[in-house]
Amino acid sequence: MNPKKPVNHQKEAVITIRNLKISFGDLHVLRGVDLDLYQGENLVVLGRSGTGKSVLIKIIAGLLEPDQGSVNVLGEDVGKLNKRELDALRLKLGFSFQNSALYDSMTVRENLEFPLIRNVRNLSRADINKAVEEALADVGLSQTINQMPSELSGGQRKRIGIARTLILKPEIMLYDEPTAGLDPITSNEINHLINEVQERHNTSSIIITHDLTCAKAVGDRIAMLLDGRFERQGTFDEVFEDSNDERAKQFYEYNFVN
Ligand SMILES: Nc1ncnc2c1ncn2[C@@H]1O[C@H](COP(=O)(O)OP(=O)(O)OP(=O)(O)O)[C@@H](O)[C@H]1O
Repeated sequence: MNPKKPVNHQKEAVITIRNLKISFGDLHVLRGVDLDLYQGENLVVLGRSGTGKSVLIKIIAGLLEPDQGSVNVLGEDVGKLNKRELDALRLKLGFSFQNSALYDSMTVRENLEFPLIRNVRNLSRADINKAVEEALADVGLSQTINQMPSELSGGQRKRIGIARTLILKPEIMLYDEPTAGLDPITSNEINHLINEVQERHNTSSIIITHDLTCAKAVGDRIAMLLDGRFERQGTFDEVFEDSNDERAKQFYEYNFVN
């Protein structure tokens, strides 16, 4: 599979992180993270288990307070926002988390309506129906509207989960392990969907993954978390194929990439 062409980084940053540090007791997880996410790009964050990828996402979303450093998201200094301002900012972030499971007792339609009804006031029934139909069409699953989650495949459930996130029209998408637990063909479909979302909605995305095939397929840029910092950043080829860094090489050799 060919890596994506790099996007033009002259664009503005939608997330800017500087010198971010967080420890839990003696465990120094993030030790001075600097990272930019540019408008319209897919940025893949790679790192071994326990390196702090989820912690980083939680700090970006204002769910966890860092010990030091600054996080600016869509022009807002996350550390300075009050609860109401944070809630408003979070509505512009779309979370596609591993554990953001669908509600089993609700149909696909009801699952998609749920975030809309909870977060957007004064929507008519016609507005809601239109938004649900558009979001389902976006992920290619219009025909599942009246089905229950238990009737869907793992890949379809993942797509519906992404549709449920897209329905609020986020400016930034945060995908946590989007291909975890999926077979290679279904993983490939999810990779395509991530790229389609980027193209169609012009979203900027952070994709956390261990799957190098996914990283290569969706990443305009790769940032590798090593020892609490992003020491290696660049295109897939820059990070891996031209690299003499033993730690990056080790990561590469234990992953299957096609
Ligand atoms: N609230 C917390 N209190 C104490 N320790 C924590 C807390 N949150 C995370 N940690 C620790 O910080 C480290 C990084 O956790 P994190 O979940 O970010 O890893 P990760 O890189 O996302 O790993 P994985 O790829 O396995 O999901 C882990 O050692 C974890 O136990």
